[in-house]
Amino acid sequence: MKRIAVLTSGGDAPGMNAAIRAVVRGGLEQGWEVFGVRQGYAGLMGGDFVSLSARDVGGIIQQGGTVLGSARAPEFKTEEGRKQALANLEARGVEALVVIGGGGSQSGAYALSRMGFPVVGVASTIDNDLYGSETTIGVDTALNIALEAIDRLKVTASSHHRAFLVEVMGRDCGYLALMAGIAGGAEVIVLLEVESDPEEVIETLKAAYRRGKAHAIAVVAEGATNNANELMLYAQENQKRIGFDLRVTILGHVQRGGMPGAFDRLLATRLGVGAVERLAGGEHGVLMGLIRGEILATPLDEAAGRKKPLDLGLLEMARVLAK
Ligand SMILES: Nc1ncnc2c1ncn2[C@@H]1O[C@H](COP(=O)(O)OP(=O)(O)O)[C@@H](O)[C@H]1O
Ligand SMILES: O=P(O)(O)OC[C@H]1O[C@](O)(COP(=O)(O)O)[C@@H](O)[C@@H]1O
Ligand SMILES: [Mg+2]
Repeated sequence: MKRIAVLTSGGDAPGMNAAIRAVVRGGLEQGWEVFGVRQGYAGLMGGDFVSLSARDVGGIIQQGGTVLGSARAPEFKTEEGRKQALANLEARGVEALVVIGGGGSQSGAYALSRMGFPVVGVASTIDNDLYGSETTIGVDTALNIALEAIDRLKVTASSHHRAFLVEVMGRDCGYLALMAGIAGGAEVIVLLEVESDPEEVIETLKAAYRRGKAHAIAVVAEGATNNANELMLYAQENQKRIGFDLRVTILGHVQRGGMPGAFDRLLATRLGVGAVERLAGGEHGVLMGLIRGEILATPLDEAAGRKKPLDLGLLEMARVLAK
């Protein structure tokens, strides 16, 4: 009987549990034994494995986070760390590994596969920065959480004639900020992919006040050169009068901790099953992702370390609509 292992790595993303469940039950269907590895690559190096049954992954499809735990494990970037991981896999007779995670995790998966171990990646990060999948597990849920926050902020902003600088997660990718800004009807969107001028941000908010708006929202990507706190500081230090009173809200990890919505549960389930199918067909060294509605595999040597570009045409569209 073949043995495989599955782990979740990097920042947790809503839907990871649905992917774990799909890998476990899909693997059992093949007649394999499936191990879960706790705390990502840290558990892989530390030998923290647990055999999973169909019942063990019952009742988790609707849960946010990851029941296996996740970690950032810098030692896995070293050859010694990965050799330790390989030794642990071999000691348990594990023949293949499924890595559910984002860009860094898939670089780790690629590094392991180059050492000769069969690995299949599953695209999972709220940041949506991963090449090889048009969207990744967790993005839709995180985006909806950001939107709910923006909608609520608009209510209180309108009551007080305030402008809000809302900082949205995404590390060095502005995808969530861009989409939250468009769907939330923001007056300003500040990304890291486009150089921003604090003066211009303030002027745009001021212009919204002059047009008679009851509130204004600037959605700011966490990785932007001028993040929300810096923009606030600029406005205060330069004694900028916007008309609106200015406030800052940083959404942070709140965005990551939601219950996965239907889209993420379905995507994660399809990607997890897809990973098992590829392994069953003898394929590995690939990343499972969503491409034009289909679950497809991209070689890890193409996907790992490569950032997906942002459609900046959408930023111009948002600017035109912010009247
Ligand atoms: N170049 C790399 N080589 C090997 N392992 C890596 C590499 N980059 C990242 N990793 C591993 O993947 C983990 C998760 O990466 P990180 O970038 O933090 O999150 P994500 O996978 O969600 O983007 C890291 O803590 C490390 O263990
Ligand atoms: O949870 P941490 O370690 O504070 O890291 C925060 C980072 O994790 C994320 O939430 C998710 O990033 P990854 O998917 O790359 O792990 C980023 O948006 C954010 O910059
Ligand atoms: Mg990442």
